[in-house]
Amino acid sequence: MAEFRNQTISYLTSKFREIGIRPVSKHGQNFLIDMNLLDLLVRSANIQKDDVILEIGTGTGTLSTRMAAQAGHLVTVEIDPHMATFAGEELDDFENVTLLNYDALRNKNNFRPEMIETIKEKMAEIETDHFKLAANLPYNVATPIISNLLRTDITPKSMTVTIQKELAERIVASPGTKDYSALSVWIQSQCRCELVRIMPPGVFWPAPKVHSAILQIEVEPERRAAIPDLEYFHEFNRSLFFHRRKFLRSVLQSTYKGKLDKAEVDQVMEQGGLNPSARAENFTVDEILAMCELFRQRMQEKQD
Ligand SMILES: C[S@@+](CC[C@H](N)C(=O)[O-])C[C@H]1O[C@@H](n2cnc3c(N)ncnc32)[C@H](O)[C@@H]1O
Repeated sequence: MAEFRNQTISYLTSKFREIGIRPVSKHGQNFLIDMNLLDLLVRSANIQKDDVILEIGTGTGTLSTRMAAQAGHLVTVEIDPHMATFAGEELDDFENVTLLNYDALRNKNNFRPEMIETIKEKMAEIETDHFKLAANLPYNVATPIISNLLRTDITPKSMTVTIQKELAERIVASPGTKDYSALSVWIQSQCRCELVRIMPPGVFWPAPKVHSAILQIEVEPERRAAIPDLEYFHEFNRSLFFHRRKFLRSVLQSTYKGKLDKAEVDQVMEQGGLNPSARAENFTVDEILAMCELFRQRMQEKQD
């Protein structure tokens, strides 16, 4: 097996001192210093030679080198120019790495288009349709990254990520629990999720205030394909949980305000056998998918 540089506190502090920089907390710069956990993340991602891997948050490049050694191609994105220079030196010897130095997100709802284009180009170059996200994500943008990747036209096979424990728990939450949210439903409607490992703050430098987790998200293509209109479902689901304590009838009335009158909303609810005084958080993922489909079809009938 190839020898890789270990990322220890003394290595990081001396390197940062040499360059004259400090970890920037607004960019979520907490570096994984437990190499066993870094290897667990790589193993969980099950990286193959026909995979294009997207890493958001190159940092020092420690995780990147390990992934590049196994991948067909690694596209790694880093917002901080100091970090990109640092990582660039580490990754210089790899011909299958594209290091991009910019913000991976154009805004909260969209990725930077050039990044998506680069991934598509690399997939075409190595003639594969296998694309995976594997990263120790910057915590402040982990939700839009995971959620939006399921809204692009390059569906990932899987997403293997280190994120805040709280976020991981929200993603895997079951109906009726306080963590069950639009995000849980959106991800679970098309993916199988597994909490691989909970990690204490001390496995990072500098240590964050919270616990973290490695989450493995496997996209299930048949389930994804069974959703007739992903964007419609995304918006419906978000609107359903927007006032999560409100009764379903009132939530649906405000969702369809100006599009369906109250009697029409009641009709669709009756058709689906939906209890008007239930709350979004009581419905399973499949029930929410079915509910969305009833309303989508009703809207389509109205437009025809
Ligand atoms: C948690 S660190 C991970 C570093 C490294 N991969 C590791 O495992 O130790 C997150 C990295 O993401 C970078 N970053 C933060 N926001 C970003 C964004 N919007 N786009 C790209 N990189 C970002 C930070 O500068 C930081 O280097």
